[in-house]
Amino acid sequence: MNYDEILEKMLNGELKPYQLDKVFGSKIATEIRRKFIEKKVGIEFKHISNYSIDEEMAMKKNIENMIGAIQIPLGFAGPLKINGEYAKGEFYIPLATTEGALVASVNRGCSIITKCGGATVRVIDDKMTRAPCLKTKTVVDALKVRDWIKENFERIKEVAESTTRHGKLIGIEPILIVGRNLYPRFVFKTGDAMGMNMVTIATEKACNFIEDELKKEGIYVKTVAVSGNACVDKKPSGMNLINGRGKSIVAEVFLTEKEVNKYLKTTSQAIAEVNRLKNYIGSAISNSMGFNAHYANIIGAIFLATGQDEAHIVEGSLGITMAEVEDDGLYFSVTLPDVPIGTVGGGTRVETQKECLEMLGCYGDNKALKFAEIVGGAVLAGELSLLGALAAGHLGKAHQELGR
Ligand SMILES: CC(C)(COP(=O)([O-])OP(=O)([O-])OC[C@H]1O[C@@H](n2cnc3c(N)ncnc32)[C@H](O)[C@@H]1OP(=O)([O-])[O-])[C@@H](O)C(=O)NCCC(=O)NCCSC(=O)C[C@@](C)(O)CC(=O)[O-]
Ligand SMILES: NC(=O)C1=CN([C@@H]2O[C@H](COP(=O)(O)OP(=O)(O)OC[C@H]3O[C@@H](n4cnc5c(N)ncnc54)[C@H](OP(=O)(O)O)[C@@H]3O)[C@@H](O)[C@H]2O)C=CC1
Repeated sequence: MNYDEILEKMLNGELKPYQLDKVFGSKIATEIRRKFIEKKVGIEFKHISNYSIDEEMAMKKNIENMIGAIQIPLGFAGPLKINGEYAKGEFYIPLATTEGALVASVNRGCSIITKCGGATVRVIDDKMTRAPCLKTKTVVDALKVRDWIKENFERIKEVAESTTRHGKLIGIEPILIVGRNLYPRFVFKTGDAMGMNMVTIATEKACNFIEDELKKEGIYVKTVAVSGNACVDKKPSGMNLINGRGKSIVAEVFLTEKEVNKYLKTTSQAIAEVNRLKNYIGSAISNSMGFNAHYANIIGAIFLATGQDEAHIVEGSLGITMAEVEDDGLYFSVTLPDVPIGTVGGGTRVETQKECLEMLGCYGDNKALKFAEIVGGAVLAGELSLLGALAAGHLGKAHQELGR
């Protein structure tokens, strides 16, 4: 069969686009699918077809129905000095974005923080969660199941951990009850992986075990869904803001008043006021869960560059910025309770994303906590720069010059 015959079969529905890989291999299958879409929409894809990533590898674990790749401009900010527990020294931060002025802003933050002694960063918590929805017949049964789960934690742990070498079940809490349904939140350590596949597979096995064991005791329990939304994965959530998810990170810096005046062209007082009236009051009156200016900007640009799951940007957007006037200057910090990231697995293995992790010395085993500290430092840099620009009245001007 030549390309035209294959395309003909696809166009008349005899051959499905996702069936091509088994026959032709993913490189050729990708090309044929692209031609199929080109025919369908009447456009030639000169750019989507231009890339270096390996189709075979991508099609195994990262994408289905591949037709090519998109390109996002990649810039860098830095050096950024980080005084972390795991990240120590100066780092160049890869940022993938199409928003003019963003890289300049993070770069300015990095430059200021580095001149002022560096960012102190700590990972204050580290876990990944999955909360299924379990249905019983009555609230009385739901309470029995809750007690059973608590009493049999060690047995459930053994079953869950049988599916993974790195995943460790460290708790099941809270166990929420609504009517006759339970939402036990399974909490795992996931090593250097972000962990969502890992914890989903482990939780599914644990749920089957709970169902089977309770059946022996005459109690009906059914897993309605392995994700019951109390995890909370890929949605903005008060639960995650309070209890944390992924890496919970704090980054802070002290600036003297002279440094604030010189580098940010404003005062500590003005930055603290913007932070209070914008990030706290403005967020409160709009019922926002992001008591910050733009964590999502920096999280998004780093996530895209380094192969994190882009849907988790919504979680990384949560958090609280502090700006407090000190005797001689400014205490400035960012607290990010919910940053799901990994340095193995998921999109980290895609060639361009892997290179960006390597730029940070963060690809592979034993690197996730170091990477988390660098992410925290970069968010601190972006947030400091934007609040400074707002306090100085420079935001419109910056975007006029760099973004239009
Ligand atoms: C634009 C600046 C940085 C100018 O800031 P400046 O202080 O006038 O610039 P400067 O020429 O004096 O240079 C200062 C530093 O900025 C950096 N810098 C300066 N220019 C460049 C450039 N072209 N490329 C790379 N880096 C640049 C560079 O680091 C330089 O220091 P050095 O390294 O030379 O010692 C500043 O005005 C700024 O940061 N503005 C804020 C822009 C910003 O943060 N935008 C974020 C997106 S806004 C948004 O999406 C969210 C929003 C706002 O809606 C959220 C909300 O509701 O708040
Ligand atoms: N399934 C779901 O519901 C969801 C899936 N996702 C997707 O899940 C993917 C991420 O899942 P995730 O589980 O992180 O990744 P992967 O599914 O890619 O699994 C990570 C793998 O790395 C192995 N591994 C090797 N070295 C290490 C190490 N040092 N630390 C931890 N694991 C190691 C693990 O083995 P072992 O398990 O044996 O330890 C595991 O097989 C992303 O593609 C994301 O988009 C996102 C949200 C929900």
